Amino acid sequence: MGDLQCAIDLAEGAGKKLLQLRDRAGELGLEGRELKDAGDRTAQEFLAQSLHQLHPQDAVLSEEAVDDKCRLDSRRVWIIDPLDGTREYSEFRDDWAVHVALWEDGELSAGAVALPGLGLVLDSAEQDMPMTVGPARPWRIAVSRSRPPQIVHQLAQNAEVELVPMGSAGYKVCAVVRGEVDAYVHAGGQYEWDSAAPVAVAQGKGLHTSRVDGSPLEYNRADPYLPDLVVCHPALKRELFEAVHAFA
Ligand SMILES: Nc1ncnc2c1ncn2[C@@H]1O[C@H](COP(=O)(O)O)[C@@H](OP(=O)(O)O)[C@H]1O
Ligand SMILES: [Mg+2]
Repeated sequence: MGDLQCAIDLAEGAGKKLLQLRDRAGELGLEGRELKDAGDRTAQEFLAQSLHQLHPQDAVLSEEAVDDKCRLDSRRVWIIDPLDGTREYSEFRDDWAVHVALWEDGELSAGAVALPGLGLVLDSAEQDMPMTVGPARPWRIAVSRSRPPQIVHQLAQNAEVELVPMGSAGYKVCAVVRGEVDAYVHAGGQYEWDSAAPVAVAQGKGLHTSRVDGSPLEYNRADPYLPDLVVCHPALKRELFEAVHAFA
């Protein structure tokens, strides 16, 4: 099985397990924190076991496992977030995701984001987005429901922008890919597992992906803290960055 198909199958498989668990939450007496923890654990176990079976030589960086720094000497590292949008999962909403990405020799080489609440899996296979000109105003910008960064509030006050709050970094990046929103802007905190697979998917579709200062997003660094990102259609990039930096 190729790496991309592996990422797709694993993200989809973990998503199914998470849906099954949530369907049984009442009978198991799980809610709130317990449901979040059970979801994180269930998806982590499935992904860790599957990767160990399929790719025993590869390193793994996961939100839900101890960070084994051996990954820094590995040419291939799976960067996974077993349940992104844990809060929304526990609230029985649809905006949560499973992230599976492969980092290889300095680049994201494959990635899949499962959106089990929507019955979708998006992957990093190359495919051009149809839009060739920038979107009409107001721009629709996806932002965190629970921790929207200051810069997007400033943007919304000063430019023609509609903020669209959603949970999960993966869900928000996929909302750009799916054309539901025009951009996703985040700052103030995140880790490599929150964005690796979504960014691989966005890059495959030809979208712009970068840090808020315009520099490239880099993965498998010693410190996996990667606090900000912008994902948008390339036609929006220049104007969006001008607006963000005018108020940053
Ligand atoms: N300021 C911050 N610091 C650390 N992590 C953050 C953060 N803001 C968002 N995140 C993480 O990014 C993911 C998407 O967040 P949000 O839904 O608010 O957009 C969540 O991942 P998890 O659900 O995997 O923990 C959340 O923990
Ligand atoms: Mg996450």
